[in-house]
Amino acid sequence: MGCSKWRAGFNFGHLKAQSKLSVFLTMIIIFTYLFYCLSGYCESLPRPVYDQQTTFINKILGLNDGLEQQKLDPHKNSSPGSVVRELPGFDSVHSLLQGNDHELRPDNNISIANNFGSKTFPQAIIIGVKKGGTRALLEFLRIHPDVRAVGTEPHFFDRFYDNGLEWYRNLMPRTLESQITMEKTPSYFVTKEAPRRLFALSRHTKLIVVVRDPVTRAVSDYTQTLSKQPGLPSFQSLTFRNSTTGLIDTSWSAVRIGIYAKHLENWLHYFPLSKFLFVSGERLVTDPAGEMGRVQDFLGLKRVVTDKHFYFNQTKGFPCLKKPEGSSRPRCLGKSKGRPHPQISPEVLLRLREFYRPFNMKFYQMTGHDFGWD
Ligand SMILES: Nc1ncnc2c1ncn2[C@@H]1O[C@H](COP(=O)(O)OS(=O)(=O)O)[C@@H](OP(=O)(O)O)[C@H]1O
Repeated sequence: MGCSKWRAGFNFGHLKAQSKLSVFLTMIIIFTYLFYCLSGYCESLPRPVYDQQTTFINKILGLNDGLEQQKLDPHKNSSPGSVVRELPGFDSVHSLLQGNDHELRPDNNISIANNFGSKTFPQAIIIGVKKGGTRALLEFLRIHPDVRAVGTEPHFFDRFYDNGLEWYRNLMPRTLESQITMEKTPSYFVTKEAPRRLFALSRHTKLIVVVRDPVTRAVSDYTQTLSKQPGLPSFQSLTFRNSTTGLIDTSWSAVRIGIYAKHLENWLHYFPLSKFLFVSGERLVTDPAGEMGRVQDFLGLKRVVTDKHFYFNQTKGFPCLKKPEGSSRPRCLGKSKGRPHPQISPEVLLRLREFYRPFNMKFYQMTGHDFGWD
């Protein structure tokens, strides 16, 4: 009897310990779940792979702005860059740091803390032109607290249209009501289907075109291709269809892109001129604050980005961003922006200038703005 009493007491104690343990374990599970939710892992919408990847890398490195700084100036090899090298997915992050921004890559504009707001289609897009200064404009705009932009070129309205609208929207950073979403893909301006496709999505999108003297633009375009294909034929041989007659080869994209009037005509079938802002690529270099003032007005933003933000970097030969608060270094664009051009014979440049003149005049007339290229 005494023995069974003792056994019952023992079983009861055992049961009590078991239930305490299970309460304890349940609490651990609940706290872990809550912790993960608060860290943003419980979002119902799956985030794009590059977003998760960047978040992961940034979390490990404790980076956010640091990565941005490196992307803007890949010459500066600070130590976090060498840590990135050892992480999975380094290749894609590294190519972003090289300043070559033509493909879809991780977007370092997406803050790790930003689980607020929602992903919306862009209200404004920098649609062109290639080598016009589109990266500089986007990076300058990204300083504005009311602008959030995809750092990479989504190429939705030209290459990836079949991926569907949800794919496109998911690439966007989250924005609050007061903020605008932006992206830049310079090839949209010369893509025949782009205006029709964008119009089908929204006729209210504001369109920014950074234009640059088409002759310098063509040389800049050629320089970029040459940097990837060192065996490329000379600029001169690609420019002329027939060198004796001096007939220009308009099928060469470096030449064709500069016929701005023709591309604009295509866009004007869908969007009125009031939806466009034409930014001078030249003035973006000589007077970035002035050009940024026009852009901010056009976007309905407070003029936050001013001359206080810029300084002229003598070594680079271009304006750079002054160091942001809390950061140790000023920011210049990467080495693929503002690189030296090869010497081209003055006769070839003159012939090209003559070729573009009537198209430029037409473009000035259409936009009501003389860009002074002639
Ligand atoms: N602040 C600043 N820093 C560096 N570079 C600047 C800047 N502002 C404008 N630019 C000019 O931008 C040219 C590259 O244009 P994009 O960014 O539109 O090129 S791309 O189409 O995205 O490849 C690039 O062309 P290149 O000089 O031929 O390299 C620059 O002239």
